[in-house]
Amino acid sequence: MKVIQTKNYQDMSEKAAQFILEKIKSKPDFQLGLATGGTPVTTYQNLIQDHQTNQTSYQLVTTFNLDEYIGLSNEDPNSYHYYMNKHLFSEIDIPADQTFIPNGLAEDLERECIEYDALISKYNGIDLQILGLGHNGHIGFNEPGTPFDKQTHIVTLADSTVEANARFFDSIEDVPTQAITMGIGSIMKSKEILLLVSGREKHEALQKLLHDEVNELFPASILQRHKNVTIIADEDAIIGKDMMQSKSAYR
Ligand SMILES: O=P(O)(O)OC[C@H]1O[C@](O)(CO)[C@@H](O)[C@@H]1O
Repeated sequence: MKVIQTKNYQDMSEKAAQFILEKIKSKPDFQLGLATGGTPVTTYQNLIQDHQTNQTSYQLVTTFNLDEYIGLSNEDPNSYHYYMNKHLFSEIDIPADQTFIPNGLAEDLERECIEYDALISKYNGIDLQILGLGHNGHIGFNEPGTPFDKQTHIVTLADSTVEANARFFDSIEDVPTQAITMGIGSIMKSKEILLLVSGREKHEALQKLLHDEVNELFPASILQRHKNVTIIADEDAIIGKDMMQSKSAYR
């Protein structure tokens, strides 16, 4: 795994956007895996800024999101459909029918999972998957204990994840307790992975990812076994300095 240390969250976001842009420029029909959460928001802002300044085109790019809550409509401000439209899709020239996110309102959710994996395969897999890191080591919504060979599936969120994500909702009771997520098996099939980590509060998780033995109780540890992972992390996350992180909330 290659680790790139940046000064701060802003710098991490700029470097991440540059990293993604280089890939898209070298392969315009790029299959890009996207993440949500607070971490990639400014990376997406940088992509938008580049699109406005340099007219980088997304006409041939296809995107696949990692996950979606079960039970939220696409118009719900806390759904990941809404998040992606707000933070990226509405501001670049990507055709709507080339952006894929699991449907958390599907009548048959099991079938939705199978079809999501089939769709990714139909597009010959993901060229670059962007990931954030949960405090408990989750990637996507793969909580501790998830078998590494799982493909896209339905999960019940860990209490700690519900608590961590409650900051985006009016109250913790409003946070859905279930989601559809690409599994570790699906994520590991990506040709390349870019993990973004920011803030003192992620220091312990990043240390475990880098140094613990690979184990299902810390899902992100599996990344040690992927052949092409780049981690862009800020100083706070790498060194674990005792200071407040300066990460922007996404709404
Ligand atoms: O970037 P954040 O908000 O710290 O979240 C980390 C991870 O947790 C999730 O938000 C899920 O809880 C992922 O989507 C994200 O990658």
